[in-house]
Amino acid sequence: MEYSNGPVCIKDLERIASKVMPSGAWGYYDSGANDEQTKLDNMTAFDKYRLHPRMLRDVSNISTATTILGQPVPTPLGVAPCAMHKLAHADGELATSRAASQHGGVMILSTYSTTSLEKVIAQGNSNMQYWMQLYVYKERSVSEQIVRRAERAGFKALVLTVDAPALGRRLVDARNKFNPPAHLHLENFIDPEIVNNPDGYGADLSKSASETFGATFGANGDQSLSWENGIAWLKSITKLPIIVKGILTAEDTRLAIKYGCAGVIVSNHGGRQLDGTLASIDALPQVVEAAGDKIEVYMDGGIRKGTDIFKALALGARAVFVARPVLWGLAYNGEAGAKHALDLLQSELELTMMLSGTRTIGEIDDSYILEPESRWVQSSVRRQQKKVNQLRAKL
Ligand SMILES: Cc1cc2nc3c(=O)[nH]c(=O)nc-3n(C[C@H](O)[C@H](O)[C@H](O)COP(=O)(O)O)c2cc1C
Ligand SMILES: CC(C)CC(=O)C(=O)O
Repeated sequence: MEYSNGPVCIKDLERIASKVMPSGAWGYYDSGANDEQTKLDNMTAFDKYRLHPRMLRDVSNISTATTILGQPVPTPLGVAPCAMHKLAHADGELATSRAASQHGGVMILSTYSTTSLEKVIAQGNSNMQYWMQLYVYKERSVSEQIVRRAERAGFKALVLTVDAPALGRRLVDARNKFNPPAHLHLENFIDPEIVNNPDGYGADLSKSASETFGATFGANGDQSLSWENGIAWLKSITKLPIIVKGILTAEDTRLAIKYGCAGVIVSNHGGRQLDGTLASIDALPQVVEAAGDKIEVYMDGGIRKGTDIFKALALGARAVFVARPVLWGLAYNGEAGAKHALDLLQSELELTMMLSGTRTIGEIDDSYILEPESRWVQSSVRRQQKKVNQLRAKL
């Protein structure tokens, strides 16, 4: 467990990023949809859950090693898919991938990366698993080409994002009239096999046909997507495990099992899509319960501290993913900054484990956490007891 020099917590990185990034790009990274209720809830909801630590255990050896999709990884902390890392730093996803490889775990690459998937995975090593995030387009052949390239390049799973049939209404971006700078390219669409209008997908953002980036995204996505025509189709064209990202209910978890998915990511897209949903951490327990031991459950949204990771694991997540903290690290100092963000969270997780008397990820369960209800019950039982004692004393 080591803390390197530099900003001492993720909030510090956020402050720095907000100062060094151009306002349009900062707004795009930071914004949630509409009133940003869900974006804020994602973070504050963690506070309701209190830790229930155990003492006097031998915590001289802490290990965060675990398995994900049956493969060993050194940590349950991974990088969530985010579009356009080059908005934060010229080295973009290459820097993130190098930072993540030094750290180990899972990196999910966005289809909307500003570096091609082949170049990103080439930075990896045996401590890393790369998963490819997908959207399904009306022109299915475009999605299929990305799947084929991800398979060839060695990606271990496909992550289908299902909470974005259209882009959420982000008021900050609307006010800023945000469009990515024209010198950036969505490199996954620079593909000779995507013959039909790659620039319509943002291969060259300076030639993007639509007025705004959001409109380009909305125009291409298949809004008729369903479990039947989406998941079943994807399964018919690939043998890679399919993970559905953006699940918030037990009902959809059961459907993910029914349609043969390998896992679900409990996520509300960082509060950027439907405003007013449950915070991810609050939606997690019902998904974990519905999943049983049939599929793996991961979560993202609002993780800013090691205690947040611990709480998500205690509530049953197999792994967690962070988006904005890594982007802030990138904006602060490229590869070293992204690594710094991951190092901070990893060190804080190890410290939380030590201070709560857990030595392995397998030991972290819901006995280490008090959910809001049980805290209420406990304090109200204590209050009642006090009243009874006072009455007794008067008798
Ligand atoms: C700038 C930005 C871009 C994102 N791009 C994508 C994307 O391309 N695909 C996707 O599935 N999710 C995307 N997300 C959502 C994240 O994967 C993730 O669900 C969410 O941001 C996690 O919350 P956090 O930012 O609080 O860690 C993006 C999020 C941000 C902040
Ligand atoms: C290109 C966008 C669809 C990326 C995204 O998911 C987001 O901005 O939240």
